[in-house]
Amino acid sequence: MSKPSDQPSLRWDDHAIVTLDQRALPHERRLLRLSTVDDVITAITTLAVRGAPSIGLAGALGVALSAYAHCSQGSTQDGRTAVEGDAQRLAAARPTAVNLAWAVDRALAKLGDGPDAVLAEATAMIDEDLAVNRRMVAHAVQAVRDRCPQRSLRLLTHCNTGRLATAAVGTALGTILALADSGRVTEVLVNETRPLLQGARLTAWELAEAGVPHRVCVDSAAAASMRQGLVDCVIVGADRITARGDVANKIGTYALAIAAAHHGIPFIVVAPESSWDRSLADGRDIVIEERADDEVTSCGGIRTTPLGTRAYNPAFDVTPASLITAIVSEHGVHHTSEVSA
Ligand SMILES: CSC[C@@H](O)[C@@H](O)C(=O)COP(=O)(O)O
Repeated sequence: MSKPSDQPSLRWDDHAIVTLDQRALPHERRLLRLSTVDDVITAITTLAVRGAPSIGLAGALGVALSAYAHCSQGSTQDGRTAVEGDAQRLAAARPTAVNLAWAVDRALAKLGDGPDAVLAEATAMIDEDLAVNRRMVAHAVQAVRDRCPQRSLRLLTHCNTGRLATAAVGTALGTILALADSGRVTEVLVNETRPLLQGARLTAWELAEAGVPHRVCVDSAAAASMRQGLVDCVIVGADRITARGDVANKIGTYALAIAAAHHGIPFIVVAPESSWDRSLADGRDIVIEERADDEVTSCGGIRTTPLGTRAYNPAFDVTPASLITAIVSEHGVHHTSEVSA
């Protein structure tokens, strides 16, 4: 049966970052070698590397690449300024997931001790993410069991929150795989996650690899699936969580939470402490990334709309704390009523 994978999804190899190109999945298992800061920024903006924890780790390793490029002969003011500029560009590659700026800042803070120290911090963060995910998944499995005591669960998830989106194991999908491993999952409905199909391409790939029964669900059929009694619990990840527990996550998450609340279905968010941004209270203050029109107006390189049609293409939305049953991190379960301001 399934077992959350402990193989790191990205690693440092001789002055380069090596990772799977998530744009090529599920058709091709293509390895990417990122050896400059620009390579890392392109990989993050094109979603070759994606998922809040993964882009943070790539960003931190990107600071190490910059430190070796500009400070390997000793640290000059010009060298430090260049690395700081690269760190700023890395942190700005995608604005919504707080993990990116958090991880880049953490790596940059080691610059005074030289490039090796920056790299050591970035690689330590990969090991930490793995350990954090294991602890978080244990808490999240318990949170689901507490709310869904039946032996056999039908789960619904959105986007991809597995080992591809983290160092390893995953958050929401790690939880689903752990529940499946204990024989408790009858079926996972995987929202296809338009427009870039992270659910259909990546989550279905991870579930198939683990041998967990699943069907891809048309995004707009999720509410109907709940009404038909096909869903016992919704489990998703997060890109940024405010002090009062409002959650930014992949576009479509808010609609799922509304539908789950309407049908009395538990809605559980699984995300590490590094996804919390306690400087914000109201989720409406989270910057939401807007992506290119052509992600919506064409499919597989073929235009699906009349020439010149514009698109509304926010990559994320915000679910208010009041719609969330529980938020789970490596520290345990936060009931949204407990974290509300
Ligand atoms: C553990 S990943 C959590 C989130 O980052 C995930 O749910 C998500 O929304 C990813 O969006 P993406 O645009 O694919 O990077």
